[in-house]
Amino acid sequence: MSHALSPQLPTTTAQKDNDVSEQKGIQVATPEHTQGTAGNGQVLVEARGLQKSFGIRQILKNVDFQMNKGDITVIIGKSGSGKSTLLRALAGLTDPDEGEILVDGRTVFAEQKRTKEWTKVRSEVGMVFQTYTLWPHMNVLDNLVLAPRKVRGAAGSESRDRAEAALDEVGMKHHILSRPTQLSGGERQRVAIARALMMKPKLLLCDEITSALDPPVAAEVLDVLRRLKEEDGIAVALVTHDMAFASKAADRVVFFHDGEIAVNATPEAAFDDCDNQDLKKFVDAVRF
Ligand SMILES: Nc1ncnc2c1ncn2[C@@H]1O[C@H](COP(=O)(O)OP(=O)(O)OP(=O)(O)O)[C@@H](O)[C@H]1O
Repeated sequence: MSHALSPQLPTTTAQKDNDVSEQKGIQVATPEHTQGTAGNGQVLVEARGLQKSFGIRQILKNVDFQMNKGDITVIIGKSGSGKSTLLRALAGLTDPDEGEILVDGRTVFAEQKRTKEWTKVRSEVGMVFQTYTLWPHMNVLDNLVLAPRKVRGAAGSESRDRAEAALDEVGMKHHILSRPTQLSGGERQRVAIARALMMKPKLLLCDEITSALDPPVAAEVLDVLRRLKEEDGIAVALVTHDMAFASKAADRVVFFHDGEIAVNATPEAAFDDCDNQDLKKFVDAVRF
């Protein structure tokens, strides 16, 4: 898939942006576009009216977000715009101040707290970070089985079988006894993805996981994510600053601007055919 990444479109008002976007099939994120759709077999994650402040700074102002089952949703936006904060809220690592989060139609956050449903759903949500967060003194197998055995009390043989299966999914089974220090960046990232697969997630949240990788290695990681989506139906939310990677990876592109989601569209609509002036300026600024 290739996109021009250089839309040359005239300035329009915000209202006109919305009208034209709707004609072009671009979903501008408004409550009307996000409500009442969870649980219909399509939407996996739905967030409504998320707000989050750190001190006096409001980072998430009124975020309405949704992503579909089996989609790779790429989240873009200026540095500091709140992309990671959104992922962390979805992963249960940060609690919003206001708003609701639903996963697979189940309310996991509401009225300023995690619900009972979250305890059932949390294992379906995996997160992978740019820095891999693997223990350097442990081999790959021990890194993978650590949480299932120590935190969840999984049996040794069961967690080893699961680790082998997860490593197989990312093409890293032959490195099961290697230490992270013996692996390349791309291999470490694949191990980090395998670790997230240990709990058989439906949703994988990936925060700048290819930022430290060169384009061919980033492409290998993307192949892994595509396979997971196609073979296992896993939905992936991917934060990245790399627009070329974003346009290759995305089924949907979500653009964060000023604490809100300004655009939620197909990559074609977002990159080649979008009238949203903030997105256009952002893409032009990061294009090289
Ligand atoms: N735990 C925290 N305490 C205080 N401020 C925080 C905390 N987490 C995030 N922030 C601030 O919130 C803002 C948004 O951070 P966030 O990491 O979500 O942005 P981002 O869009 O992912 O940025 P980048 O692309 O640079 O990673 C930043 O200014 C950051 O310093």
